[in-house]
Amino acid sequence: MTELTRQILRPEPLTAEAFAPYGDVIETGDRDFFMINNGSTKRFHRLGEVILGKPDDRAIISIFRAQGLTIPLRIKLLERHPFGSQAFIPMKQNPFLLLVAEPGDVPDQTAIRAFITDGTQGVNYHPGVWHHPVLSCVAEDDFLVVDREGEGNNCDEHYFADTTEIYLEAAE
Ligand SMILES: NC(=O)N[C@@H](O)C(=O)O
Ligand code: NI
Repeated sequence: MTELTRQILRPEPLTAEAFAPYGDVIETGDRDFFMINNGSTKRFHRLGEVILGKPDDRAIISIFRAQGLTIPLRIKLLERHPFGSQAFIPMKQNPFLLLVAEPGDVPDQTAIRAFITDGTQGVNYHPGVWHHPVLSCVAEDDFLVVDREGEGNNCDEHYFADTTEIYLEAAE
């Protein structure tokens, strides 16, 4: 008889340090900058890099208009992009939720972490990082997405067994 497992995930506030195993946090916060444009503009330089896996790959810019989720949310899958990074930048300053697991053949379901952004933060997933498709906290939200276009399948999905119940709940 296969054992049923039940796991509750609660998001923690997103920080660059905590997110380091999964990618970059795109934020100004306490980050370094230098002045450009004759002293009229602060440049928060290279907060993340677009990582491309194959010689003819292209970095492209898209907008994702995501429908909101209902909490608690049953997590059925995580995905990864082996050949490139993927960045999500909020366009309407709403917090959004992240579910990530470190690269590996399959996600370690005992080590999935949940984060919530502060509305100003974006993220740049590194190649191979397992993550849930974008999770909007409001009815509809827009994200500027910078990711890779090129040859080959760049989206692996891992579906959890029906006997594995993983739920994303609200923060405590
Ligand atoms: N499939 C797609 O373009 N979106 C996902 O990769 C996602 O992370 O939302
Ligand atoms: Ni993705």
